[in-house]
Amino acid sequence: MEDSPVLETESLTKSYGKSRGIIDVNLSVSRGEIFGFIGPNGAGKSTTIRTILGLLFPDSGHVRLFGENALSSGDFLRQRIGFVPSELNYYDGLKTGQLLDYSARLFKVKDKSIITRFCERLDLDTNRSIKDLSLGNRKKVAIIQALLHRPELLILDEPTSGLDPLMQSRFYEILREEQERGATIFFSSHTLSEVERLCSRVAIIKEGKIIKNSGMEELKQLYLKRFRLIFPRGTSFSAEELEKAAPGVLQLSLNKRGAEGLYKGNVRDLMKNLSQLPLEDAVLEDPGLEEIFMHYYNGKEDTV
Ligand SMILES: Nc1ncnc2c1ncn2[C@@H]1O[C@H](COP(=O)(O)OP(=O)(O)OP(=O)(O)O)[C@@H](O)[C@H]1O
Repeated sequence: MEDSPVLETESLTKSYGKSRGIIDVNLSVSRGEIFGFIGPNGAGKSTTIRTILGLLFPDSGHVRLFGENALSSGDFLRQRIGFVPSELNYYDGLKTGQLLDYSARLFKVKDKSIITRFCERLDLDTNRSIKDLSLGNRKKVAIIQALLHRPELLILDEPTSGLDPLMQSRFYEILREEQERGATIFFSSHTLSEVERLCSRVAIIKEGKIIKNSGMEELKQLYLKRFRLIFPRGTSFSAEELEKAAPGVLQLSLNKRGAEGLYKGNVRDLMKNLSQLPLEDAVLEDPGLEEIFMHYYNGKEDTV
């Protein structure tokens, strides 16, 4: 079982009465990887996560955690998982330190100095009352709660929303350390730059369905290139001419001295086609995750 994925879903489907939740979601997260789960509001990230954790019961499909059927394995799995929910609801009558102490007891954490260490790193005051905490500070409490028992798997639903840039970067540092200690991390995010920086694999969800599921490098290199063309002085090309000369060009925009856009297809074909044009210069580069994401969202692509 050691080599089986730590987290796996198969055709996971969950609807809310007549409204769509998620449809046929297949995910596979290997031991030790940081896996990013992205999609806009309402795409189905939280529904997927809550179904994986057994907080929602699926209409159909399977969830395996550590190779076990999660839907019937129950509580003992929870000791091995740390979870940060997107919505935070706390009993407001406690102080931060008391709540973290309670969580540590619940998860049978022996060395409670870990609470102080994480609170110092994330700059969280343990004497403040939960009800007085800002959204960002509440998020820190949830992050520390998820980390206290050193879980093998961290499932984080938009963990950085509400954190300021300094705290976000401390949090990324912590995630990398968790990965080094052997933890597997699955997290949803709207912040594409953080997914790009941290994750080795990424899945994109759109309207309840996974539309892309691949390695980050593969996603960035194989399918799309960003290009910039400089025309010689006094020369210009129309969009139609360029599209005809280089089939596969997308999102073309023309400016005074040249053109730019995305290209989908074989890069060698693009270079061959461009070399037929009297260009002054041409630059090809890998697009950022944001562009890839926008391409999949704005375009008609709906396959993995
Ligand atoms: N309790 C609910 N009752 C009815 N519909 C729901 C419920 N929760 C979610 N949905 C619907 O399911 C779909 C997926 O929602 P979900 O919260 O999983 O998306 P999300 O990707 O997490 O969005 P966000 O980024 O805004 O958190 C949406 O169409 C949403 O309206």
